[in-house]
Amino acid sequence: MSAILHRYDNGEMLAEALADAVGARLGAAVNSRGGASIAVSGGSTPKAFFQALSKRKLDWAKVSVTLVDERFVPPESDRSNHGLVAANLLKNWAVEARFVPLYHNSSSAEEAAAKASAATADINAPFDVVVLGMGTDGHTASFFPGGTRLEEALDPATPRGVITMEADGAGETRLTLTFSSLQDAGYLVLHIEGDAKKEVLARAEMPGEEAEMPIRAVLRRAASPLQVYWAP
Ligand SMILES: O=C1O[C@H](COP(=O)(O)O)[C@@H](O)[C@H](O)[C@H]1O
Repeated sequence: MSAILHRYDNGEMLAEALADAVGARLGAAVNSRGGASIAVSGGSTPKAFFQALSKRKLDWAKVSVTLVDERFVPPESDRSNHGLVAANLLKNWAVEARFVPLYHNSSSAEEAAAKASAATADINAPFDVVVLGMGTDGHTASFFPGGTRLEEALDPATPRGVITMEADGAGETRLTLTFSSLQDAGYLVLHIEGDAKKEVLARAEMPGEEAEMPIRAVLRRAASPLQVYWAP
């Protein structure tokens, strides 16, 4: 079990601090390797962080940005993580970044996942930065309790790439990077806000099945300690 807690007085302070940490990681990767990569989450939590990160001055043209997970909906949908990232991150200095979407206009989510796997395989592995979110049901990425392909998604033997997921709490069919794609990130972050999610995390840190609270897979089996950014 491995997590490092970074706590802030409010979401705005958290967003700025996380943008500093992530911007520094991406800048260092650009300087040392000539390129950098980040996979980000959607949902309601990361908006302020995205806006802060977009203002960090670095050579964004050399940065690949993708999503940890996505709904099988087009970017115009207000449920689209692509849409959220386009509106809040891919602007200011970050407008130059190369965005690799998971959603593809395909006849099935399976076909879109295959296309997304091929597209994300173009990004150098491992990711320099992964920013995860978490739901109050203990899901992270689209690793939902009761998800149709949860076991496969969490299996370390499942290759890097994108698979589909359906679950009661998920709404639309999901597209999600697999655990093996995420667990070895150079900087692996969990961004959560509010007391309810802090309590969920405390429960996840207790003994229990990964399938009940899939965030446990990351807490227990990621290659590096999970950097938990939290504010009330
Ligand atoms: O379904 C999702 O939810 C989680 C958490 O979202 P939030 O609205 O509670 O911040 C998110 O990490 C994930 O990317 C998203 O698809």
